[in-house]
Amino acid sequence: MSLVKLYDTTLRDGTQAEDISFLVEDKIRIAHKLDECGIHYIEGGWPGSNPKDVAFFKDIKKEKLSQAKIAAFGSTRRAKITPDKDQNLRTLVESKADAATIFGKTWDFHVHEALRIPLEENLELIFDSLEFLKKNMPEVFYDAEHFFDGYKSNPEYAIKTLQAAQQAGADCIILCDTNGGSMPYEIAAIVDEVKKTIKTPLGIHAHNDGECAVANSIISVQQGIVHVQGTINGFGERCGNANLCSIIPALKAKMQRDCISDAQMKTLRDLSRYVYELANLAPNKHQPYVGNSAFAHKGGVHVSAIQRHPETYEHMRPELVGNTTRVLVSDLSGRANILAKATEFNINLDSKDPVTLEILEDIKSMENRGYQFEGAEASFELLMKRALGTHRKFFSVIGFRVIDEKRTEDDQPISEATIKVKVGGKVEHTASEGHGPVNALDNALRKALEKFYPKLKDVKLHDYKVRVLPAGQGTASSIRVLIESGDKEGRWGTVGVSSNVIEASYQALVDAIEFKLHKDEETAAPKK
Ligand SMILES: CC(=O)SCCNC(=O)CCNC(=O)[C@H](O)C(C)(C)COP(=O)(O)OP(=O)(O)OC[C@H]1O[C@@H](n2cnc3c(N)ncnc32)[C@H](O)[C@@H]1OP(=O)(O)O
Ligand SMILES: CC(=O)C(=O)O
Repeated sequence: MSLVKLYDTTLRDGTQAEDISFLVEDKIRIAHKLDECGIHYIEGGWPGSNPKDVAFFKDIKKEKLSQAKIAAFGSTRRAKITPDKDQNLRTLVESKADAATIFGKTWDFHVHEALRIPLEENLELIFDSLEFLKKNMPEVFYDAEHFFDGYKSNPEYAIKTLQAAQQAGADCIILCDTNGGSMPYEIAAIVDEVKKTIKTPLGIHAHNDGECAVANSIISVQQGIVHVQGTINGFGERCGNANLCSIIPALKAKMQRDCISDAQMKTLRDLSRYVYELANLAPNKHQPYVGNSAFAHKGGVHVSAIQRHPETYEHMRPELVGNTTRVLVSDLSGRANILAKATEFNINLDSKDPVTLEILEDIKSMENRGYQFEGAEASFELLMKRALGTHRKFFSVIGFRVIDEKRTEDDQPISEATIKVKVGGKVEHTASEGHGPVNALDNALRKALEKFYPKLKDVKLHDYKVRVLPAGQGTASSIRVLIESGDKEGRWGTVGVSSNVIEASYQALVDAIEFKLHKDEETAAPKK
């Protein structure tokens, strides 16, 4: 298995994505994670661009990485000045990074339009910028920007630009699909042609505008490319860069190519989520390999088959990338979904047990009324417990009232909730204000119950979603509320449905609290 070197540009091209920005501290933390995952090169930023990127290269020097090399990014020199006078090239050297990567123009159209210099002069820019860096940096990479578009427009000139980089001694020449519109068959044919004249090791840097960045990277490796650039989760300019979270398992599990270790690949899902977290974005649950839904089975036929053999509906073992098989419960479920879910919750069910059919009937009828359990596994577990008679009622709500009062036209409304609960024969009556009626009700319910169950203080509400169910009744429509709650140990989802948004929210809130109380009691119970 020959080695494919992985070059991550999440901290540079990833931050060129709309909505993505990292503090220097975030970049350092991500660099550590990439290093632990075995990524060979980490492009930290463009030090000639902004002080934050200069600070990154200064700070990362103080950190101990186990194996990754840090690369600093920039462009070929500006026209009319020598490389040693070019501020951008000087900052690359001053960054003291392990490698420098510069991009240069390969497409004649770009030389004419963006640089506005003669074609010959661009070849000089490439040659002497790389020659200068080779004298001053341990390793030098050349990103041939727009290479594939350039080759399609003027193959002779595009190859001449690579020859200039080769003559200057670049350690690797990276063919870039900068506009991201090339197709895999074009990439394969062009890489084949390049290999006839260029002997320097080749790399690929693909963008995803035609949704082919991963495919284009993979086909390039198939054609002999040994260095792959990409980003975690495919973050990047416009539609993003090639997604390393998909490329790595494809290389290792499908092409038997060496890049990171098996143990490191098991951290891929964690790495993906870590980067989402620091980017302050919700993970894409449908992301191949590492997303929550990547190995989630919903159709009854699928669930039944994967239980007999997972490969019937899984293209690889999810554990290889740190993911897990999940079974979803919905009105497309059969008995197999219910049994699989019961096993997940350590509940013993038999496919012939009438309770299994009862749960199935309940789910189908509830889904008909608008309930959905895919994001509400805690509500589903409580439903099973109720059917089995193992549900414990920790409290009952005697009643509640929610008031929204707008005192003047210009004032924000004030929301207040009062609630009466009964716990073990004791009645508690509390009131609370909130940012809106649901928050007021949530506050009042917790305030009443925390006295009896202090651990409820740990529960946080992470997400609250309201969906109007499509019955065409306008403001009288039914509403589904999905809540995600969490404590220090984990997160759980609950659901409520009603034509009254407060009632739907109340159902989901009560389930969230009941689930927490059940969970804590089960954790505390001695193991049999
Ligand atoms: C394909 C890629 O993703 S490349 C990376 C793109 N990333 C970024 O642009 C993010 C960081 N960029 C920046 O902070 C700024 O653009 C800077 C600091 C690098 C440059 O800023 P400015 O000097 O104001 O230039 P500006 O942003 O307008 O870019 C255009 C200039 O770059 C020059 N340029 C573009 N590509 C190259 C190149 N490969 N080699 C040399 N010069 C280049 C253009 O000729 C133009 O120069 P001119 O203004 O003298 O005519
Ligand atoms: C170098 C680079 O980021 C590109 O060509 O897309």
